[in-house]
Amino acid sequence: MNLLSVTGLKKYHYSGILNRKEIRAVDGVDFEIGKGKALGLVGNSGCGKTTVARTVLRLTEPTAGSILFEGIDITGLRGRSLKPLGRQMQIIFQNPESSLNPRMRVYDALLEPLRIHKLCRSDEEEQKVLDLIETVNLNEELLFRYPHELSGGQLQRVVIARVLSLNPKLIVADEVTSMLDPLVQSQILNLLKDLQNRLGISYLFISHDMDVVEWMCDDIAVMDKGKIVEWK
Ligand SMILES: Nc1ncnc2c1ncn2[C@@H]1O[C@H](COP(=O)(O)OP(=O)(O)OP(=O)(O)O)[C@@H](O)[C@H]1O
Repeated sequence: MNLLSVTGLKKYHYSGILNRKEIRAVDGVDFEIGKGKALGLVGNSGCGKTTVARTVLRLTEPTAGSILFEGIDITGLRGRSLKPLGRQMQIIFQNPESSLNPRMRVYDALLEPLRIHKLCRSDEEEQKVLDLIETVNLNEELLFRYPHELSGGQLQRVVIARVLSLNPKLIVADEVTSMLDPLVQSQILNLLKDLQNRLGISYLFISHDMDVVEWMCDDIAVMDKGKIVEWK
């Protein structure tokens, strides 16, 4: 069974009051992601990549189509019934700073999801935070720094560690390396690949950069004007 199966996915937006204009951000998209596999989504700006991601994560309502996660139809889930799913599907964005509270030290940023989701006993918290920071290959002395005291690559690793604390099955990576310089970019990609191999995490990997997607992904879907126009 696939981890994620998306069929006939559409997301239309409407603008204007008198002349109601229809924007077909996603216009009939089908794809599957197997367990531990990475699907790349590429295409020009505005072709609908982020809308696919947001719809799959149920951050926005699809206009039509179905989304199956581990064989369960999640298209119609609302409110509280989406909660357990929220942990299993996580998203990482281009700008790691936007995902971190500037007034929270790294240690507390890693502790927060563990506490919110009651993922470990209080006497296990410290060890769990140390394990997380080690998993993303960061030195534990960074735990007591604030986000503005870290580099872009270090910040992205902290965001990845925070996401990993929830044991996700699927990570949506939206342009995660596009703000980093090439060396740091390859280090982050290596880390994500390593997590895929070690933990069996699946990725929906969105990028403008074909080289990155080719290196990272098992399958690549090319989007144009809301549709998948080519598979690689
Ligand atoms: N909330 C919205 N209301 C109206 N139109 C929207 C909305 N969100 C996205 N769109 C439009 O839908 C289309 C697809 O946008 P989307 O952000 O998914 O593209 P993208 O491929 O991710 O682009 P980029 O690579 O620039 O991030 C664009 O034309 C965009 O303007």
